[in-house]
Amino acid sequence: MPRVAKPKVAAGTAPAKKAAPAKKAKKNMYDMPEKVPEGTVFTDLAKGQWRIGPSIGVGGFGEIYAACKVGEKNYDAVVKCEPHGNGPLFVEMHFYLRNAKLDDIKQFKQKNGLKSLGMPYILANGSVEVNGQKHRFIVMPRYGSDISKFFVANGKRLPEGTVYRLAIQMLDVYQFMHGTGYVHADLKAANILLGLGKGGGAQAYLVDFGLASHYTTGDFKPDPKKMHNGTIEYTSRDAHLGVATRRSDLEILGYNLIAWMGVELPWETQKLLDVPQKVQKAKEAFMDDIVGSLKSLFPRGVPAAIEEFMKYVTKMTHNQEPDYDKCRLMFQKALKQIGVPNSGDLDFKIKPQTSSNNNISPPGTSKAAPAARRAKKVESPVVNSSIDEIISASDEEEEEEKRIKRAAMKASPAARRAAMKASPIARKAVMKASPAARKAAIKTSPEARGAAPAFPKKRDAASPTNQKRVKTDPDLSPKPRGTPKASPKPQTPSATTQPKTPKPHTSGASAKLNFSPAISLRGRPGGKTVVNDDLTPNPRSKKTYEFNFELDVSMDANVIVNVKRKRKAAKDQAAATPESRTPSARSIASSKEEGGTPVTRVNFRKVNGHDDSSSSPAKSPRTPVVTLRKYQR
Ligand SMILES: Nc1ncnc2c1ncn2[C@@H]1O[C@H](COP(=O)(O)OP(=O)(O)OP(=O)(O)O)[C@@H](O)[C@H]1O
Repeated sequence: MPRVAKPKVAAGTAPAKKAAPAKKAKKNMYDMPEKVPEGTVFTDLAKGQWRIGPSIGVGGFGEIYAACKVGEKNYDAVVKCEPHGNGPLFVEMHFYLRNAKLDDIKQFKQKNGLKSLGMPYILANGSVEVNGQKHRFIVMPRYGSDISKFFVANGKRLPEGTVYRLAIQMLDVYQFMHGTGYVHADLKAANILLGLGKGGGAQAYLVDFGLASHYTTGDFKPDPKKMHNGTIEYTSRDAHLGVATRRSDLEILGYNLIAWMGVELPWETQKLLDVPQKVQKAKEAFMDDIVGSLKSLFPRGVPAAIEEFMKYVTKMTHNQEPDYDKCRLMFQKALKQIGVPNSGDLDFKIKPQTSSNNNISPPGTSKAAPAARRAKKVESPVVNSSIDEIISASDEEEEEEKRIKRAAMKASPAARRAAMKASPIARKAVMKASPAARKAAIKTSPEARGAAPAFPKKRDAASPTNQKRVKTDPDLSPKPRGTPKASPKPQTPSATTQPKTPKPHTSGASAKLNFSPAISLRGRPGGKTVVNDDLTPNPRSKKTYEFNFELDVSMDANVIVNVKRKRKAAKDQAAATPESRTPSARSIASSKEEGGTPVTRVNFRKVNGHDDSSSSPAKSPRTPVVTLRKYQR
């Protein structure tokens, strides 16, 4: 659980005095624990002895150590140790002692037919003096990696199937925990650890019970002392009001699921995290129009299970017991639909083309993304590509580049710059970069942005482990939501949920977005997949059109993208007019030139080789990993 640590005394200035009692933790301030040297032996209350091993985790609290029972060889336990004055470890310890007994966990598993349950338990606890400061420690089983590491390594997303499996597993833990009268209140990737050992990779464990508290079954009474508790990104609307409820846990899970699917939550996009009240308001608006909000976040199609789950959460009353079976079923259904078994090791590798890595609904489950579904039909099932594959431009691309350059030379300097910026070569340079550099370039360079689709920007690089728990001055808090409603509020359009459409790079010309009615993707012999964009059939004159589409390329596939116009004798008005400076405007212009026939072609070719001869068609099989979707506002 993230907390605010008291500043440590600078090394060398005032060494920790022997026998000085740990200072009482002030509100929101916790003492950092003293470093425990490897080999130290802690004796617990039952006189069990634990040898401290290497540090295995650093959190807001300090460090967590591998530990081994004295006399044994395996470091298969961990010791979490904090100054006595720190409240959260006290809370966590008592929660474990009262509510997470191994027998209870076993019984729950039996009753519910579960092979495993991601509920940790306590092995031992005690007090110890470290550098003269009294510390409390708990000993727990040792688990594996926390899933935030995979989330970050994957560019802030997890495979769709894994998101659903985690949802099911966390609902199991919630059901157990809620059965004891407590809520967790701080679920997030950094607090979910994989199991260790044989079969461990199939089960995720929810840790960090430092914010566990009794949930309310009575009236809804906001508590200024507890307002905004949790991790600000994910904490629930009830938690913003200081009320512990079971629906709150579900809401927190929901925000995490959304984030794990690879999209940024609106309050992150809008950089509101420093002001809990603003986050709270944004969440209220988000949940008040959950369907619209999710549509904005997943322009290519809202994953049906996420929508169903979030809708369910919005309809719950504050003291309602969640229908865990119903919720699990939502995700079990979704798993079936995407053909991911709910067994075996949890998979954290983002694969080429499943709906998972494209944030679209599983086929047949969403009203949205018909183009994506069509696209999926022509994909071949297996793609074996490497992240290191090299991207290069084809001849046509270079030719178009030259032509655009020529046209641009006739235009104004501003138009010239814009045309050059939007040129395929500029884009190619971006594509040639490493995936990370590519992302950075797309984030930062206007030309890349011009070529990029208009959808909410990716998350920034803040590590989930930096996510802070926030407490604020209660006086600033907005009014309580009052007794929760059974039906959603009237929908209020919220600025917080609307993705911003970047303006085209035209000077003074206001672009009107006009989405093509249909985009089809079909395979073609010769190793190419051609996407025909049936662009606005009858373009209106004197209007600027922009067509946005999103090209989804999985992490380990590289492709050539050609936006191609048919050759023609007519002059290149398109590139020479201010309205034609964006790639999309060029595409539209090409439509106009063909008298309304949909002629813009986008060719994708996957580059297979590890050499640079990627423009060879022989090395360009079809590109099943590439999907083209219409961007929807
Ligand atoms: N039982 C465990 N086995 C292995 N690693 C663990 C275990 N418990 C915790 N960790 C590691 O330590 C990190 C911090 O643990 P935890 O969240 O319980 O402590 P915290 O003091 O609340 O930390 P933070 O303030 O960062 O949330 C986890 O993200 C994980 O990497």
